[in-house]
Amino acid sequence: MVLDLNDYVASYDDFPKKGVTFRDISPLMEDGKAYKQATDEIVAYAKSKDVDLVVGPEARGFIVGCPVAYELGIGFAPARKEGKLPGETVKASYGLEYGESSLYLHADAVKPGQKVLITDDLLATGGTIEATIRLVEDLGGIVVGTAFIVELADLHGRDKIKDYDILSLMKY
Ligand SMILES: O=P(O)(O)OC[C@H]1O[C@H](OP(=O)(O)OP(=O)(O)O)[C@H](O)[C@@H]1O
Ligand SMILES: Nc1ncnc2[nH]cnc12
Repeated sequence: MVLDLNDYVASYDDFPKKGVTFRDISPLMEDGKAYKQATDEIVAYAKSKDVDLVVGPEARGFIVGCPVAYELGIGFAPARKEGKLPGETVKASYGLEYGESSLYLHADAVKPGQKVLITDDLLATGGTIEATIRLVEDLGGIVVGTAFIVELADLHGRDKIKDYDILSLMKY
């Protein structure tokens, strides 16, 4: 049976500090069938792009990307926030719907010429994905696709990455 994944996305109008309608995929992750269905769709997309490596931004990009990498038998490189990665890093700063942040990749995480899929739970303004793309490209990787569970279409994040292929499983 194919599930309607929209039933597994929660929405909060009063989430502290953020000041936005906050969409959360916790119900999807907490349901094995929904999590598998979403993961399988992204795995099929990754296979069509002949991906060598998955990269996901902290924190929810890990939840989406790790099972995809595991299923494909390829690596996953975490793009982490300030002060988390112990080795030599490259850095990219960006703006969010609710503030500013920076992401880092280990300098040897992506090999030149590797075909990379970037995963995240949600595309909003596109700041996070655009910064992650910059990190991968700084290291010589080729971003062959980007995959999200949810896209907030009104925030036009896809306009920031219009040169890249995008899979989003649900749009709001
Ligand atoms: O398209 P954007 O406007 O950049 O927003 C999308 C990003 O915002 C959220 O992460 P957040 O930075 O809140 O971090 P978290 O996953 O650690 O909660 C979400 O998980 C995406 O990564
Ligand atoms: N509205 C939103 N809901 C969940 N995560 C987000 N990241 C940026 N904007 C968001």
